[in-house]
Amino acid sequence: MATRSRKGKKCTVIGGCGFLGRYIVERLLEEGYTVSVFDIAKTFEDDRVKFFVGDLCQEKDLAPAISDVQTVFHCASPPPSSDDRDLFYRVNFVGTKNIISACKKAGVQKLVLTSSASVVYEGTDIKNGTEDLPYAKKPMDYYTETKVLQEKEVLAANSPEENFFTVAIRPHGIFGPRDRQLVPILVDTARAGKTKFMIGNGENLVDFTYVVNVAHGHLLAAEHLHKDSPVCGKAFHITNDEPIPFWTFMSRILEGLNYPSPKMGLPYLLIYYLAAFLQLLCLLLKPIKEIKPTFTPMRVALAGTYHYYSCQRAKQLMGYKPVVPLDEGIKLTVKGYAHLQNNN
Ligand SMILES: NC(=O)c1ccc[n+]([C@@H]2O[C@H](COP(=O)([O-])OP(=O)(O)OC[C@H]3O[C@@H](n4cnc5c(N)ncnc54)[C@H](O)[C@@H]3O)[C@@H](O)[C@H]2O)c1
Ligand SMILES: CC(C)=CCC[C@@H](C)[C@H]1CC[C@H]2C3=C(CC[C@]12C)[C@@]1(C)CC[C@H](O)[C@@](C)(C(=O)O)[C@@H]1CC3
Repeated sequence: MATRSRKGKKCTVIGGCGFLGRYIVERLLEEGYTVSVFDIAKTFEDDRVKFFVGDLCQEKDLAPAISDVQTVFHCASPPPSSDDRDLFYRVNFVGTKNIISACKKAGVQKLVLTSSASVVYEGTDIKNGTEDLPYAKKPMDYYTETKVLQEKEVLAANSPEENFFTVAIRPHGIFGPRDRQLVPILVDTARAGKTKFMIGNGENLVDFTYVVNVAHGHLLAAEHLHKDSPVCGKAFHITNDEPIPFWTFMSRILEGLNYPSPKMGLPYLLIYYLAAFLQLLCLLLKPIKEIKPTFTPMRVALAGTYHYYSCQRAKQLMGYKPVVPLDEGIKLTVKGYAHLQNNN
């Protein structure tokens, strides 16, 4: 018992210097955990945190960072905007297998994976989708393909007989101050004059999840992960439980930062097939010139289809409910990006 209680509040956040990872670290510290961070890049200082800089693709790098801890949170990933297929495979699939192996060798009891709701998304409408939906047979991009592989690996590794319990958290559309993917890219798109039109009719409801709610969901999962718990070996959607039209959300952020928001809609399928053609063209031109299109088929699909998910399972089995309402999250986010305000 002494060993378990000593290890009980000790944890490591792999990817803890990232956008979501740092919020998980901050939440763990608030809850009195002893926190280590393992990341390939150290991006902040905190005397309360023990930092380990390394590459999760190297199992030997991991060992010191997870020795003598009870819980590991794995929220590392290459940025979804990367087009490096090999990197996605190495980090998200092979790297995750390294983490599982290293955790078992170190006697770690709990592994909480940050997966993604996109593991069931194939570019067509999903309305209040549950975790029982099948994995995407044709994921929209390679990032998502490796997130499917990763989640399957982690959930299959759940092994009560080895006292090793795993769970996958599937957030969707995480946003908040310090985000690196959503607001910065949206602002760049607006500054390039590419937000004059919306894609589709603007009615498609989607989930955007304020980052503190996602961190909260991760800690709840860890606290409910133990022998005979119904949480073990399962995936859980964690959202704000307030689906909103995609372009209403985008307009709230744009107008909050003093950028014009789109008023007119362009036909979704026209833009989707144009984006698919452009992606093919960029692939053909890659040996000559690297071009990264703003409107990839994945982004166009996300902008023009319904994709929101039920978090009923998290409510029932973990007592989850969002701690920050969507409207408040949007206001906090706009405030956190004052430096990207349009001053023209
Ligand atoms: N941002 C979203 O909207 C969103 C939505 C659903 C799921 N997710 C998932 O949440 C997790 C965190 O996403 P984020 O938005 O915070 O990303 P992020 O890029 O801000 O953070 C990822 C972190 O992983 C680290 N990392 C990458 N490769 C590594 C390696 N080889 N070794 C060690 N560390 C490495 C990075 O340095 C970074 O600190 C990811 O698994 C992502 O797939 C994100
Ligand atoms: C149409 C344009 C250009 C809008 C600008 C805002 C753009 C950048 C922005 C709008 C929607 C948003 C988005 C992601 C990246 C940024 C992007 C695309 C990703 C893909 C990150 C990875 C997560 O795993 C995943 C899949 C999830 O949460 O399931 C999300 C889904 C929602």
